[in-house]
Amino acid sequence: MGQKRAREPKAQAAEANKRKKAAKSDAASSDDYGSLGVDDLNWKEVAMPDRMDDAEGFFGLEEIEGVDIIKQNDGGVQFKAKAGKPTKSIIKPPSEDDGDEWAGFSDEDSAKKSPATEKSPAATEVKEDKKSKKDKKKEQNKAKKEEQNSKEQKPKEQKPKEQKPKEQKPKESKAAQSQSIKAGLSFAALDDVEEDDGVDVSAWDGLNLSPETFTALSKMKFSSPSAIQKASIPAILDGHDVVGKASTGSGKTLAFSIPIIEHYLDQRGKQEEQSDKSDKNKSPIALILSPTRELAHQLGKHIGELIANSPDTNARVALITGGMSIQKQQRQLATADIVIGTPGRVWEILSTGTGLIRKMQKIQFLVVDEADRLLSEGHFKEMEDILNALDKHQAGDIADMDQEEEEEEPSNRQTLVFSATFHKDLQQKLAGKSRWASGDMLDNKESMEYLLKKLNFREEKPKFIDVNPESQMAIGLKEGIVECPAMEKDVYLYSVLLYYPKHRTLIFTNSISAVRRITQLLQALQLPVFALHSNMAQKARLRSIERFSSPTANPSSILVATDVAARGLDIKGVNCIIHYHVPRTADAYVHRSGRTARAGESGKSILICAPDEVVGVARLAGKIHSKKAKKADDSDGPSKKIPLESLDIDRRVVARLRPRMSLAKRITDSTIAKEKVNTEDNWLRAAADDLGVEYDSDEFDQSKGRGRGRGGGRERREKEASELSKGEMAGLRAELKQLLSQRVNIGVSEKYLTAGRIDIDALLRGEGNDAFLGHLDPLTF
Ligand SMILES: Nc1ncnc2c1ncn2[C@@H]1O[C@H](COP(=O)(O)OP(=O)(O)OP(=O)(O)O)[C@@H](O)[C@H]1O
Repeated sequence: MGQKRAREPKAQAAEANKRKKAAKSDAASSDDYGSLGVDDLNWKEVAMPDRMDDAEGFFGLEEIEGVDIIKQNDGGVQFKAKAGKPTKSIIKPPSEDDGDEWAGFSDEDSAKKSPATEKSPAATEVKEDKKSKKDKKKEQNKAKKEEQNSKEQKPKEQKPKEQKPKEQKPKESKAAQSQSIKAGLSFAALDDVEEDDGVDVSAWDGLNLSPETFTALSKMKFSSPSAIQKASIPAILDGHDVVGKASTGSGKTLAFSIPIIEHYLDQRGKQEEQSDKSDKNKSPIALILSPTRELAHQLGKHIGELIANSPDTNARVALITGGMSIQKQQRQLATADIVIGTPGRVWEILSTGTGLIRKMQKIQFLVVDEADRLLSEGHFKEMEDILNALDKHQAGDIADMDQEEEEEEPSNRQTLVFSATFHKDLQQKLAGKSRWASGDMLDNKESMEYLLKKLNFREEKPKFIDVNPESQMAIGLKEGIVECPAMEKDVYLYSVLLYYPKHRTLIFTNSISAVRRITQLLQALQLPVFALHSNMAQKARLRSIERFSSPTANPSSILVATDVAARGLDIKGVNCIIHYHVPRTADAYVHRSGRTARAGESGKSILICAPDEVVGVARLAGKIHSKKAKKADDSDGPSKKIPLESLDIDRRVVARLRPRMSLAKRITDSTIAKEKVNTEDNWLRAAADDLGVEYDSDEFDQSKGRGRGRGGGRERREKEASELSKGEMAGLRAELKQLLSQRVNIGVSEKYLTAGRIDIDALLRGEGNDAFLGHLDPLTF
């Protein structure tokens, strides 16, 4: 028998949903009980004919088939699947969640969903009591927001070039508003303090934030805004384009994300209505571009946390980076509120011509994170394509794009450009202090200037906010330098690592091959080390970061990386950065070093420097510390000193570590050489097969040996290394293992030990630096 009922009015939908969710678990076992409640059933809306003169009373009718009614003793009714039909066929399915949202750094989907994902509809089966509190809070917040909204007008609706900034809110309305926020906060925060142990966030009061954001900040324990947040958030909320410069780790992500979420909350009613109708009609509010995949993932995680901690905020984040399934990302993008991605993949997806460009043209915010990098290297073509697509006149697909070189109109969106470093030229242009080059932009293609134009700010001059013009480096950062012979970098690196046990350390090199070699070398020395470079598969990259950064990871974990990890990565508890190779640019030094001493913490950055690198280091440090150096020069007379602290590694340590290092190097060189020979061999064999000739590796090696050019010595060494037998390798490993099983003795004789002049108990308790035996002065750094 088919059953019909009147559809719940919208106001009751939330309550009904709640009941449905609670009923879900019962429903799962309903085969045992045999009966279901009205809200457990999979009601279908009754379709109305297009032409029906008087449909009143019929709209909203719902029906279900395959159901029998069971009358209860109390007069109520229950429902049951008709005989022969599975109960499953009549139960309302769980809310839709395709599980596409980003699930954190983990490769496994199930256990470790990201906060953003946890907020997805299917995952919102929260406890009843929490939910009802949230409903109450939502109503309070909504009323508050409506009150606020009636007092202020967002500027984003109208924007001729000169106009811009949102009409300043009248003073008294701001005060009234802040009072109303506090009133809202007093309810919301009270609830959450009980549940979530939040912190006092009154220091954020002047920033015109919603009660939802206050709650999120409280839960995230961000008691006060950082300088860049304090300066940028009001400017962005007022509708300005913003160029923000602040040191590494100073909270730039939230400086642009909070206003985006505020905008989302403002628009929520509308968004929810849209998604009720169809996700197809939904367009994202923000596109955030990042130079690396890891940074994009991290941005997703950070924003996801903000969303997850913000009551009743279900903004969807789509992560669009290479190395992941393109189809999945396409689906995510279609329903996203916030899109975060790397330019290459974002363009790859937009250019599929499935109407996504049209959606992206409606974004309210374009964020260019690590802007100096995105605008000046590597990503040029994709950035150009994306920016062209965002502003092209007729909505259409890619085919229209070539005719798009006409004068562009100012965009409706806000453009937010952030970095810790802007080269002087870029900075001046962004700040509107230097003129754009005249002439046809087409002649000027391929230049950063061309891209800057393409950013198409809505304002003539974006607001340039530089919160630390004096120094680019984080306040808690100490910078040191270890000078050593060129051929001894490995042993000095190892020494520094042993000097700082229980330090989570990030080692930067300038090449992928160096990452591979150093990782293997440190592995051979039994250190907990992971690698990160751009030739690794995406999953392996994320796995390395996760293993290195996990709170449960070994506190002495080491990550060896190229500059792919230099920008933006926010890994808690990184204590030490080691530059194994001197960075190629001053900006790279700033960003690498910025992986430590973040969010007000302290940290160390140490350059390992060979004699022929000293000049380069001096130049680099001079650029970064020009103001500091100038001040010192003014007071102390001319100084050519590198403004980094020189660290003296005890020579005894280096001497005692050499035997270990030499064994580890032989093992590593041999492993790498064997891998190389195998790869070469396979390649040559395949090439010979293609040519239909016999391949004889010995003959080939002999012919190679005849050359006397440069690199012959290296080839010979590689060949020798690759020829170490399994037995020889095992012998080397055993010898190294034996050395590693002992502490490095830096001057304690047996006589000394037995004479009781050493605290054996303390040693056994593992106090002090347990890598060494004997007294070692710690590095005063
Ligand atoms: N107001 C705040 N109070 C305390 N911690 C904060 C605050 N805002 C952000 N943080 C934390 O500071 C850390 C650094 O933030 P974020 O990654 O945004 O820095 P950043 O300025 O973008 O750095 P980078 O230039 O290296 O990309 C993060 O762990 C973040 O959670």
